[in-house]
Amino acid sequence: MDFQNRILTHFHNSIDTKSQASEVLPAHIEYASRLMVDSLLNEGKILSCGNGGSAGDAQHFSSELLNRFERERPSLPAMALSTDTSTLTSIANDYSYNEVFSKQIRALGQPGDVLLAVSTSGNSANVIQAIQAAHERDMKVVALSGKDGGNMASLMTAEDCEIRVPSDVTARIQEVHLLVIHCLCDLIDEQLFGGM
Ligand SMILES: O=C(CO)[C@@H](O)[C@H](O)[C@H](O)[C@H](O)COP(=O)(O)O
Ligand SMILES: [Zn+2]
Repeated sequence: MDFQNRILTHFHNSIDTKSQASEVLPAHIEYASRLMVDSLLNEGKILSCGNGGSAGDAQHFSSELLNRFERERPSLPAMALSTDTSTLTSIANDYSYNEVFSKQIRALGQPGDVLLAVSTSGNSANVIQAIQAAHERDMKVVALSGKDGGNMASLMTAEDCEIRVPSDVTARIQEVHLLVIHCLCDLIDEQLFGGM
């Protein structure tokens, strides 16, 4: 296969995955946006976490809330837990990499806050522990996952929201996660600030 055919295959697979996701995810995305808006209207904030590309996604989301998405509006309270290298390295060094997010949530999470937990496999141990810590703090959880949902799926409560991309390929799942994040930003802005 020449390189351009290979590239075309990636594009077509990404388009197919997005098309399949569009059949099953909209109601879940709407519910997740309502959880987040409810939190923001009640003095809550949104914490986010993930590993690798999903750390980037967690940061992408928080920057769009803290700064802006597509319209002028006030800053919204959000924080990615994957950014502070002193905190991350000291927790990993002194305790365990599995606790890098949960320890931050135990310090920063307040009842009514929301955790955006991003994992394509649903099996990253530090994201699992983050969800457990969020529940201990009476926070709700929006999980972005894929594949079979992994161990994260069994941790979801009736009030949480699992957005599981119907794919087994990490890259394709991440591409849909970014689209979901932009949908969430748009729906949050629309519910809070209306009319665009
Ligand atoms: O971006 C990619 C692969 O596309 C990688 O950096 C990927 O995010 C890392 O391997 C993560 O550690 C995978 O974790 P997870 O999605 O299973 O929670
Ligand atoms: Zn990636």
